[in-house]
Amino acid sequence: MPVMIAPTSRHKLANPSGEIATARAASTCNTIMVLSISSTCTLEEVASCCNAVRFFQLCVYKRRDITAKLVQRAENNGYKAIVLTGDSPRHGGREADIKNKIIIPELKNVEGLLSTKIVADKGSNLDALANQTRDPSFSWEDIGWLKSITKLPILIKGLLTHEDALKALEVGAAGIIVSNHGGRQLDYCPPTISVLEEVVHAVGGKVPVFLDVGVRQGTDIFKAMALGAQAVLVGRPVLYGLAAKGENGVRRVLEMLKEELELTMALSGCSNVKEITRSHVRTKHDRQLLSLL
Ligand SMILES: Cc1cc2nc3c(=O)[nH]c(=O)nc-3n(C[C@H](O)[C@H](O)[C@H](O)COP(=O)(O)O)c2cc1C
Ligand SMILES: CCCCCCC(=O)C(=O)O
Repeated sequence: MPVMIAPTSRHKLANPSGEIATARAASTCNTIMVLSISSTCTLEEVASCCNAVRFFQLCVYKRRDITAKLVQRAENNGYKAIVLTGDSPRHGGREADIKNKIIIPELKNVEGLLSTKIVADKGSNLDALANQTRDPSFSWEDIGWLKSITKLPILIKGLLTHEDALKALEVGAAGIIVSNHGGRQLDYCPPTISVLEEVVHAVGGKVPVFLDVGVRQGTDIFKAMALGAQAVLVGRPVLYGLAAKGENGVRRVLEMLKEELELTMALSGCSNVKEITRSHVRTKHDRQLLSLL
């Protein structure tokens, strides 16, 4: 259940001397909820109690009819985009899940559609369920099928290279989410911030690029924006807020991120998110180039 934080450019945050002006944290960013297909409340329940802009995250099941039904339900319930997860043709090798005997959560969206009662002979039960239900053959060409069953824009989540970014453009993705799934799928994937710019350059402004994973402070949002992201997604911090203090904890996490972004902007001389530029950050690559001068 990531939350997407999309800084707006409508509000002046700091005067030219860097002093924080009157803008409130809440007005700095638009917050969008991305609901997982594996959520423990149905997408209808979430729609009925959440009037924020909502996107629906999709993994494609072997049962395409069930996948199509879920997409239809998302569309009927006011979800504004499909976030297609592209990095999970199989479930990652999660040894801790085996050791801790992870319990399969109640997957409310597929209740009555897919059986989730699985006992694995090896690996975790969650591994077995994911691998039995998901379609590992789903590929670029199949995005045409997805487009044929929905009018919603399709964002592709889980890309890390310029080659895949170009492919995503070719198949008509409406946006790209640079993500390594929080490091949960494959060890040694690069940190997303380190490949963001490669993707941004490949996309060349044709569709928005978003950064997922590792956003923990407002400075992380600022860095992502300086490197060309239009918004960031936040996963675990929201869950930590929820675990610590319920709904208020989630609210507080989001407020903190917004406040920290505003402060970073003010201290970097940016009175508006449009003023966050590439020159506000220096990467390892920049340093190498500078050392040649
Ligand atoms: C408990 C948990 C469940 C997740 N479930 C999904 C999921 O169902 N679909 C998906 O695409 N990503 C899922 N993710 C990955 C997140 O969407 C996201 O990519 C990642 O958590 C972002 O990194 P962060 O937690 O560092 O912000 C999950 C992550 C966590 C921690
Ligand atoms: C069959 C349910 C699988 C849920 C997997 C959720 C996920 O993507 C994760 O990273 O965990």
